[in-house]
Amino acid sequence: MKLAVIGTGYVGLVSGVCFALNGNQVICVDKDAEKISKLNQMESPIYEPGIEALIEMNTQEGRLSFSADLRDSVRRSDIVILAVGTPSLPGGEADLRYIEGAAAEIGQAMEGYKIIMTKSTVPVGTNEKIRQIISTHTRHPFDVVSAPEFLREGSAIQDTLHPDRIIVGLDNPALEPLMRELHQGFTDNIFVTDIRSAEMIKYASNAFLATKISFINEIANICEKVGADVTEVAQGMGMDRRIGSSFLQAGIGYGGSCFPKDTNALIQIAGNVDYEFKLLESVVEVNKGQRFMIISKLHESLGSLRGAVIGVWGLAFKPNTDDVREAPAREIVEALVAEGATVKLYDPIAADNFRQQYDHPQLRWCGLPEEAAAGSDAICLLTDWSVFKDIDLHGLAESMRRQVLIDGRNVYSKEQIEGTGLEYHSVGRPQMGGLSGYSPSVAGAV
Ligand SMILES: NC(=O)C1=CN([C@@H]2O[C@H](COP(=O)(O)OP(=O)(O)OC[C@H]3O[C@@H](n4cnc5c(N)ncnc54)[C@H](O)[C@@H]3O)[C@@H](O)[C@H]2O)C=CC1
Ligand SMILES: O=C(O)[C@H]1O[C@H](OP(=O)(O)OP(=O)(O)OC[C@H]2O[C@@H](n3ccc(=O)[nH]c3=O)[C@H](O)[C@@H]2O)[C@H](O)[C@@H](O)[C@@H]1O
Repeated sequence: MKLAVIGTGYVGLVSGVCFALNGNQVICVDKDAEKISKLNQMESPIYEPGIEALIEMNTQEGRLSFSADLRDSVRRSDIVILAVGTPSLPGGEADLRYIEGAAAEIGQAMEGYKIIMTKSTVPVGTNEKIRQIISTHTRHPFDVVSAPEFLREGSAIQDTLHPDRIIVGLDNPALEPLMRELHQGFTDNIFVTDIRSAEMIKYASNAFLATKISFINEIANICEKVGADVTEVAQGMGMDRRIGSSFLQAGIGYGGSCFPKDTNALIQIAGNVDYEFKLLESVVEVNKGQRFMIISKLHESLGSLRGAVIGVWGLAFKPNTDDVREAPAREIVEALVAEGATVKLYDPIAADNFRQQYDHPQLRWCGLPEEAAAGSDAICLLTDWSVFKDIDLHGLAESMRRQVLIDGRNVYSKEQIEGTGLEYHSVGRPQMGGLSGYSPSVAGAV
């Protein structure tokens, strides 16, 4: 099939590459000419493990090309996939300006029948709006399909090639065989539904995953006070198939370009129909507070942070990405600066992106994790990059001014900490090496 994918962010580029890999003829389109020029030189504008090799292979084999010309790309395609951004407006609602702009351009470009398939995350009713916009610009027939995307950054290719399910929302049943054929080879688990339900499935899924994270973070906070270990609790809970073991990793809370945006948008979607989504409001609230647990733990160990030197390991919102959008690290670093600390920062990939968004004379940029630790009063681990797991913690303690390690992602085991001389705080686990986070007086009162 001939496809034009509009937008070369994570979703557009990864799905374009994977559809090409599946034997389709794909043009990835972006209005950002710099991105297209990079792509034409086989350079990816996003950091995603494995993407550049696939771009090169598919391009060389003639199935994939890149263009800044939406009109021409639409005309040469049967299916047009919308994968443009839907960022948050200040009030939390989804900003649909890119969707609306692209829909108008598609309508103007059409010279015959097209299927318009929306992969962007859009509020319920948006595909109907897309239909209206396109029909004001063309008399040619077209169909609209909602096919929300569920990939995760960092494992986007695997997620696309082997998804748990594919959701297809349509109102023309005649399209079902074609949609099954298009996704053939990814999975047979294709759930066909109406367009509004498909749009809601995407928001409900992200909101549910965010709820699991805030839930386990609250359990972690209670575990600390009663002397339980949240990693054991999560493992035990996850053995129940009704609960499932994923998304129960306690830490400093969720970030990224999607969970914060989509939870806020769903609260707004509910609000627009006079429904207060109290549960999701709490999920967001818990998440906002969870990152500051790092600062509280620093105060417990060091007292005032004025004049302190704090090493920060990890700035990306999660490992294997250079994305710092809504990364919890941002507010943590800002709080450290506001309290008068000097902050030594290290991230294997995301430091440049972070620095472009936030820099300050109290920040020191480091090329190695050991450099960020040397002379520090404490290290705060904020992203669970695998490089941190293998660090020699014995050598590290010796290089520090005070030996405090705050592990915001529960990366280290008791065995790794024992004998290092580090005072180790993690999230929702009994403290190891140094003071105990478990207070018998509180436990006794339970
Ligand atoms: N980032 C992720 O991991 C996931 C994102 N999503 C959703 O997918 C959508 C896209 O997200 P990202 O890929 O992160 O987007 P992004 O914001 O990184 O990239 C969107 C691209 O679309 C281009 N664009 C905008 N209007 C255009 C137009 N009229 N013509 C041509 N190009 C145009 C922009 O220049 C930009 O390069 C959002 O709705 C997001 O919520 C869904 C699942 C995963
Ligand atoms: O709509 C989207 O854009 C995507 O949002 C998330 O994907 P992503 O944001 O790439 O990353 P996740 O792996 O879900 O992690 C999100 C955040 O939650 C945090 N997290 C995740 C899991 C966990 O157990 N605990 C936890 O704190 C991560 O550190 C990260 O900050 C969803 O997992 C995807 O299915 C969805 O397509």
